[in-house]
Amino acid sequence: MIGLFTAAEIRAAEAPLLAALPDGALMQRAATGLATVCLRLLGRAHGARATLLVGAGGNGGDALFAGAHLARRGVRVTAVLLAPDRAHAGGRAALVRAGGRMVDPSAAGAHLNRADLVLDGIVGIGGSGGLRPDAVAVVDRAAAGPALMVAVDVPSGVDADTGAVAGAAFPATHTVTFGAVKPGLVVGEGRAHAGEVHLVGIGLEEHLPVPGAWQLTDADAAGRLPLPDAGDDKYSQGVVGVVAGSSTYPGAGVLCTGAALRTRPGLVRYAGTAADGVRAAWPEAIVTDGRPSDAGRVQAWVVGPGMGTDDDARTVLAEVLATDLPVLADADALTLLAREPGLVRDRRAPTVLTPHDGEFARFGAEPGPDRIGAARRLAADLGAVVLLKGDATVVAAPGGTAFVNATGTPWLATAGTGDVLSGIAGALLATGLPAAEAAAVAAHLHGRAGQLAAAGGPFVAGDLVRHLPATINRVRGFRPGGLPDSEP
Ligand SMILES: NC(=O)C1=CN([C@@H]2O[C@H](COP(=O)(O)OP(=O)(O)OC[C@H]3O[C@@H](n4cnc5c(N)ncnc54)[C@H](O)[C@@H]3O)[C@@H](O)[C@H]2O)[C@@H](O)CC1
Ligand SMILES: [K+]
Repeated sequence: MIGLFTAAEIRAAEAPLLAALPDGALMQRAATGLATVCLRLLGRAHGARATLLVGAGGNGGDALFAGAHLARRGVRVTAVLLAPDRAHAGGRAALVRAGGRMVDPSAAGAHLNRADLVLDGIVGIGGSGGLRPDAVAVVDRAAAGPALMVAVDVPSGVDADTGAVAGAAFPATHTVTFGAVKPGLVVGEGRAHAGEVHLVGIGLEEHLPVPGAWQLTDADAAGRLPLPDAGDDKYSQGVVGVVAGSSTYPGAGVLCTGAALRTRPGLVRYAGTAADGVRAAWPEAIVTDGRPSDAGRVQAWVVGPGMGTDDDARTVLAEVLATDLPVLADADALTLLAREPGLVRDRRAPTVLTPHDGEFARFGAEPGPDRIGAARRLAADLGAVVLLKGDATVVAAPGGTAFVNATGTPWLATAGTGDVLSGIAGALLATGLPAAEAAAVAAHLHGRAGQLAAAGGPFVAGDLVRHLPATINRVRGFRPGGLPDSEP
């Protein structure tokens, strides 16, 4: 798992190193790593041009020392000093010694027009608020040019802890970040501003605390998807109950049941008025048009997608929530729960809620720019895991642990994909995974399935279901074709 660390946690981890190491040593580590990534991105040194945007603090220092490295390798480096009196003195001297130049913001235009790479050293983890007007003008000019846009540590104007952008921020194609990944690079508006994130180690690892937020890798997801073994039968793999869809709109029931079957094809039981549609689409499922209690024993429930919000739906929801089983509530169930949150608060078994922004707001407040914070607050309030859907989906547990999803594609913004996510998560809940992990792994698989499906062009939610087995194999690193070496 990749830990996500706040600016305060980074500063606390840096403190013992700053005390123990010679002056400036930590910044040299950062600047050397930064220059190495820049050279790799440029693909050449001689003849290339780099323009540094330099602010008043340590972030500008990093840019200046990295610029000196680049200049020594033959790159033509110009630094634009946004706060000339306060720009890092040692960094300025190093750049001049290496043959770099320094100019005022008023003279930046010509350099930015010709630059192959622009380095944003305006502010890092010491920044607050969006870019100041003088910086906005220079950044807009840089963005209009042909250069690679590389942010130092954090794109200036992005809140490192939350990803919030108040006003304008540097639109990076790449961010070279030091010591640890910050939440603001992978969530909210910050995610789009950060581009591709490169982590440069500066020796902080042993000083960092246990993080409050994580990103899963494929290996992390694979580790939570146990293969069936010889002792398994259809019951032991986890039995999922699905209450979704209606006689008028059977689609949600079909998609949700299909996604659960394709994620963990032990046994899926369906109960609801879309029974005919589900039976026709998935003969493998055990289907009743009765109530959840008529469906037979399950280990987890998915309830809500397309089931309506009338009195019958409310009764069915209350019946599912009254069980002592893990429950995933989505869509119409969320609308009902926003009216009656006590139905969740009173539960002792795990509950996972999967709102998009509109559904989230029905519980009392818009998510706002701090999406991890918002998900944590609602999770703590309801005593439930909250999966807040978005460009980077956030999962928060009532105790505060959070996951930010790293997979996905904008093509996932199409009807029915939420029903698929619910089915995947329900199947994982039924295997006994802790609820927050089940939700986080589901988001990971859902995003990967979207990426796989999008490789063939636009897709619909049913294509996602079809891609799930191949997605799971990919995530596991499974290579089809040929027998393992140990086979006779
Ligand atoms: N402390 C160290 O030795 C190290 C620092 N590092 C670098 O230093 C950075 C932190 O340095 P600092 O603590 O000096 O802070 P920053 O360089 O992030 O910025 C602080 C300065 O920017 C001003 N400022 C705040 N918000 C602004 C905004 N929106 N627009 C314009 N100016 C703004 C502040 O008044 C302050 O003068 C890290 O992000 C990293 O890049 C790394 O080199 C690792 C080692
Ligand atoms: K920066």
